[in-house]
Amino acid sequence: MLAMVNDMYKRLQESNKSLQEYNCKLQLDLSTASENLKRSESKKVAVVEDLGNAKGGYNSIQEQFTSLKVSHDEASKEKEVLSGEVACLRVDLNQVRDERDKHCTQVEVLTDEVRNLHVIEPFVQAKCLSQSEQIKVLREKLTVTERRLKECDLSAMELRTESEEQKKVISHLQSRLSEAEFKVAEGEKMLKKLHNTILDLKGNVRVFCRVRPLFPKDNGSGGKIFSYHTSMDTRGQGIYLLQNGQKHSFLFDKVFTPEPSQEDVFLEMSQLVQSAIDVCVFAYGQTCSGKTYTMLGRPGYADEKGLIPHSLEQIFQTTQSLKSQKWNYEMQVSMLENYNETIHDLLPSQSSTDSSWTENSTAKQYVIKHDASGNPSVSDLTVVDVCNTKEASYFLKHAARSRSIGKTQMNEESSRSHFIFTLQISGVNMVLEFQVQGVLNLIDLAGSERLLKSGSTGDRLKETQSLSSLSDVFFALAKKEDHVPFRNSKLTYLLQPCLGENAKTLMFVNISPDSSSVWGVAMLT
Ligand SMILES: Nc1ncnc2c1ncn2[C@@H]1O[C@H](COP(=O)(O)OP(=O)(O)OP(=O)(O)O)[C@@H](O)[C@H]1O
Repeated sequence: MLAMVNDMYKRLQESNKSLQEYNCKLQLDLSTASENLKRSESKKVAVVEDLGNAKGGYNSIQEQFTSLKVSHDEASKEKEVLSGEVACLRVDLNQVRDERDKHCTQVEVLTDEVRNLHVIEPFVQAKCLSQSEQIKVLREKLTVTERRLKECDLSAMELRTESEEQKKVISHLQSRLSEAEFKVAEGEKMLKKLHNTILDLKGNVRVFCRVRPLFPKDNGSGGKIFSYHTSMDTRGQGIYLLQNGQKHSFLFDKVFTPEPSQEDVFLEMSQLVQSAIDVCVFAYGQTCSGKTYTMLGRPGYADEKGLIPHSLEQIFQTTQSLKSQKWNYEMQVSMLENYNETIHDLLPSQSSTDSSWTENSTAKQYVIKHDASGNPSVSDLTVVDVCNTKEASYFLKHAARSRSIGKTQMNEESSRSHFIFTLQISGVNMVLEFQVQGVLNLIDLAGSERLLKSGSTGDRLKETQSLSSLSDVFFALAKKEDHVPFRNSKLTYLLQPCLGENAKTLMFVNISPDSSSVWGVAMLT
């Protein structure tokens, strides 16, 4: 458009120039014409007309020139505006170029990325494939799990219902169980009462006779020194002693021939152990008649256990089984030896772990005391808590060892001392709010041959004192005398509550079948 305007402008200048040239020519022509006017008046009118026409043409050209000048101004203005727009467009163009550059850079980066993506595409595809398969598997699992969950929900609901029903049944059963437990406990009490009543009917003091087997080493002159009762009334309860051609009859609550086992013998006294009252079991007899065998058994032979280990086993088994009926028992054991009216502790004292018979005997003076209720205790005597047969057996072995050390050190003949094993039992039933207490004394007495030596003095007198005091106590009790001489020996003083009316006493009279022992058996008369 600018070119067009320029072109027009040029053409206008050229027109102006040609007009000026034309005007000069006309002037020439005019002078020629004036000259000619003179020459030709006729041609004057035509020239004037031509001049008028030329003037009209000049005016129209002037008008055209003015309008062209206006157009030129407008075009200039328009050019300025357009120049401004062009400058703006240039700025815009630069911005567009910058952006294009930026985009180009981004495109390059993206191209690189796309190239990289192309490289990893197979791996990604493989991964995607495996993940799709995993997803498929997981979906299948999910479906299975959901199905199972639904089933579980259903069975859980069923179980909940069932468990609620069972809870009701259990609570019903529990109330019935506690009723039953109460009845059982009541029954137990009743049973114990009945049991004690039976024992009462059997008598407070019972005497069993036990004859030991004849051993090859027995050196009597031979011959039978006794025979057993055979009549219906007294069979199993009586023996005849044959002495100097005479036949003396003795009746006991029970006679054990050499055949019955240790177990059989224990069964006969097991009821006493069960009764949980104060009980005294003595083994009486001359030396080598089987007292220790009856009480302790043969060491190391499990099937020849004596009354003490058997009793412990039974007591611990019973207390264990009674736990289900809410009975809780505590046991304490003490063991002592009474030699010449002197007490020796056979258990390790609290301060020493390996005490022996002599240590205790020299260090301590054991005094028997009775509390307000008449329960005896020996000052300084070791009393240990035992929870099971194993613990009790351990202390029993310790006592046996202490006793044998004592015998060696005192150069003691066998059977000169009494061995007293004491088990204190206390039981509580929290449900019945009931408690029981009992003391089980198992005593291996000194040999009864000492009793024969009448008129003894000093130590010998002491040796016989406790055994004769024991027989005095039995006589007084049997005759129901007002005064029972418990205080005459340490043995009877210590065992006083267990020899009284509310206690049970069982005496094993051990007999040796050896004919040389006939004098000892004769003492029974
Ligand atoms: N019923 C029996 N069966 C088998 N052996 C027995 C029986 N009674 C005792 N004996 C054995 O006889 C021997 C003597 O028994 P035991 O030591 O018990 O007699 P004791 O009366 O205690 O003697 P002491 O008073 O001298 O200690 C022991 O070897 C023992 O094992």
